[in-house]
Amino acid sequence: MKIYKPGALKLPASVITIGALDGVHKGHQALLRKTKEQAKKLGIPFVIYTFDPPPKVFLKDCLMLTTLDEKLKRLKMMGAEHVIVGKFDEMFMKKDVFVFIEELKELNPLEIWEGPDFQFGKNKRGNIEILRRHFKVGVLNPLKCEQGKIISSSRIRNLMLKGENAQAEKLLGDINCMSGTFENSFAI
Ligand SMILES: Cc1cc2nc3c(=O)[nH]c(=O)nc-3n(C[C@H](O)[C@H](O)[C@H](O)COP(=O)(O)O)c2cc1C
Ligand SMILES: Nc1ncnc2c1ncn2[C@@H]1O[C@H](COP(=O)(O)OP(=O)(O)OP(=O)(O)O)[C@@H](O)[C@H]1O
Repeated sequence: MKIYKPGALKLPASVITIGALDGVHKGHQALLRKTKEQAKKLGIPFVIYTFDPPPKVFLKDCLMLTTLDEKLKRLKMMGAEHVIVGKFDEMFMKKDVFVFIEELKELNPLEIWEGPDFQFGKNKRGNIEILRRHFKVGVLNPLKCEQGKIISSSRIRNLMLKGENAQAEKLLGDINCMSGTFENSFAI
């Protein structure tokens, strides 16, 4: 797995997903599996664009579920090939939607996969509809838990804050058992 700063990776074709991915929970895992599957079908690289720290941790001081190191380990176990890590700070968050879209164009994504609520760019002005003006965007139905509630990093943070660690762990999921891509070492 290779790690890049924004702008450092240029590809003739790719399938990508973008997100904070804090925790790399079961919902994220479903999204990553779909993105990876599409990349494999097309025979082109699978790229993940993530942020560190997660925007909600930077902006709202939320509990961070996984450090960058832990997140990268989990992404590696999910079979990530190329991971772009954007340092999320005052400067990064002021990046306009269309500047970010131009940056994505350097990856020549044939497909981008996200959940329906994905937002990006300065003041969160970018969404799936805007992304679709430039790229083919696949939207995955959000994965729900057994009780029918959508799995999210926020929900897991709340469970942890309430001391409901077993349920939080359940929603985070054990990637080793689930992905079947545990053949490699943890080294990044
Ligand atoms: C270039 C860029 C600028 C962003 N600027 C803001 C911002 O001004 N305010 C904000 O709350 N989030 C901002 N974000 C974070 C997004 O709202 C969102 O958290 C991020 O794209 C990850 O998506 P996810 O939360 O669905 O994982 C920005 C994201 C990107 C890529
Ligand atoms: N349960 C889920 N099923 C499928 N995709 C998901 C799920 N949860 C998040 N995603 C998608 O993963 C990408 C990254 O989302 P993000 O990192 O914001 O996760 P989140 O769990 O919604 O976080 P938060 O609760 O902090 O907003 C987005 O495209 C989002 O729609």
